Amino acid sequence: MKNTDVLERLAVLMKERKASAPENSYVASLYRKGRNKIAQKVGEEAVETAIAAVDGSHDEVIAESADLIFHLMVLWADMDIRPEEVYAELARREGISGIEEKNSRG
Ligand SMILES: N=c1c2ncn([C@@H]3O[C@H](COP(=O)(O)OP(=O)(O)OP(=O)(O)O)[C@@H](O)[C@H]3O)c2ncn1[C@@H]1O[C@H](COP(=O)(O)O)[C@@H](O)[C@H]1O
Repeated sequence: MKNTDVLERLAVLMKERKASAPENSYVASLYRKGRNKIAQKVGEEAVETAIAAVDGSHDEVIAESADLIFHLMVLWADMDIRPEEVYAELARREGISGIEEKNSRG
């Protein structure tokens, strides 16, 4: 099993947490608090990742990055955005990357 499969498993779990909201679930508690709270957590974790990159260690950046990706995935699920939609946008950009740079060179 690849470690990246964890993203697929998390996406499935986040949908399940929307369908049934167990009292002791952190993900369900975020849905209950609402979109603004989830967005706030994404912002906080992004800032913590940036701070770790400047002041922290390799391991701290890894830990903060995991928090950031996790909370971003909660936000996607809350907005009914499928991870595949984000991956498709990244794939689309593979075809256009470098265009601006080439244009600026004339
Ligand atoms: N990957 C994670 C994960 N990463 C971080 N966290 C939680 O994110 C929270 C972030 O902590 P903070 O200190 O930033 O926030 P806080 O103090 O809890 O609350 P705030 O007041 O800041 O909102 C912690 O409670 C962590 O436990 C996670 N909680 C769950 N998961 C995954 O989600 C799955 C489902 O979790 P439940 O929904 O809880 O069953 C788990 O099995 C894990 O795989």
